[in-house]
Amino acid sequence: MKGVLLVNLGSPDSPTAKDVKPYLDEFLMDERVIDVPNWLRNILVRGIILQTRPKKSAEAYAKIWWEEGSPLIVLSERFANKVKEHSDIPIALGMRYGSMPIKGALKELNDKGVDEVLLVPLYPHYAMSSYETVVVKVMEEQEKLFPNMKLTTLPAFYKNPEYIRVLSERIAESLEGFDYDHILFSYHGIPERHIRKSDPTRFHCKIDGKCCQTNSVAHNTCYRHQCFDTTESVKAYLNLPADKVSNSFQSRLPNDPWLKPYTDFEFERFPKEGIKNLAVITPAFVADCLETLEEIAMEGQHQFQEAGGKEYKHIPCLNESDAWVKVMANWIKDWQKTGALPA
Ligand SMILES: C=CC1=C(C)c2cc3[nH]c(cc4nc(cc5[nH]c(cc1n2)c(C)c5CCC(=O)O)C(CCC(=O)O)=C4C)c(C)c3C=C
Ligand SMILES: [Fe+2]
Ligand SMILES: [Fe+2]
Repeated sequence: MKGVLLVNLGSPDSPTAKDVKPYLDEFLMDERVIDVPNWLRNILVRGIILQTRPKKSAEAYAKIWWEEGSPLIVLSERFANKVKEHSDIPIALGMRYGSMPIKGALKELNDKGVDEVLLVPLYPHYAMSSYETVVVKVMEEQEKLFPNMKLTTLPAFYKNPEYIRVLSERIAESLEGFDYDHILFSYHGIPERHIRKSDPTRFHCKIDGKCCQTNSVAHNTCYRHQCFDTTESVKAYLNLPADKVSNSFQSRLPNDPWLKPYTDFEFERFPKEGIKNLAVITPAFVADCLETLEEIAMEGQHQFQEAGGKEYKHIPCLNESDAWVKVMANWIKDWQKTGALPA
């Protein structure tokens, strides 16, 4: 029987340093997230980052935490439940890190008689620290626990026409009545090194003005290209003026060069360039989370207005919206009936 495994990133159990610490430990000790030799990762993560970050992160989580729990988890569960209502095959939800592990979700499917799984990493774009680590972890667990299960993975859907349609309509509906000067597409950042590491040609991705706009097989795994492509597709769908749209990258860790421009620097710059009314969309995330609700909706507004900006609007992620649920349910139905995956 066929079944579906939805996987998102995961959250700590509570917004306390005690619970944030083991979550960050699992997350940052992932070799696809902090991609340095094991001994160095140990020093960086356990010796340095985990000494101070859990307390700071817990304070940020506390600002956005809901009564039902972490917004990322709650929104992912609501999404999964709604997708289930539109499907007649088993659907399970797991998280890459934290206490809703992938092995539990695989077991749930196996117990229902599923032996053919469609894995859906809940990320529109390919990055080794998001999409790839989910695929590798699911493959490891499946081979170990259920070696006879067949696994198929949904490709990154950053330019899928149905995804672009619902994302664009979400933006259009949120912008109704908002007299914006500019729309910022803020994507989660990654270290520049990760772009080069994920380039199968080893020479295409130079992170310059042109590589991401020049056709290449490297784009199948180039996060930067895929982010830019999503923006261009939305721009075309909504016929947005080119000079009123730009990209940026948020949520970096210190020391390494990460993809630029940095979102927080843009918040400081925009008012000086005459941009007073700003809308921000965060398409790297399908569900609102710490990085959208705290960093963008709260801190971002504060930074922009401190720098002289006036009106500020954070556009919510697709979350459990009916339109997005229907798109996912249709992808699942197509795979269930014909084995076809969305283009
Ligand atoms: C959208 C995909 C994501 C990519 C790519 C990604 C890369 C990446 N992230 C970190 C470090 C942190 N990210 C944190 C939170 C976080 N990251 C994503 C998604 C991607 N990360 C989400 C959805 C969330 C929110 C989780 C939630 O519970 O709401 C955090 C934790 C919070 C904090 O302390 O800031 C860290 C740390 C790195 C290093 C990285 C690429 C190398
Ligand atoms: Fe992250
Ligand atoms: Fe590129």
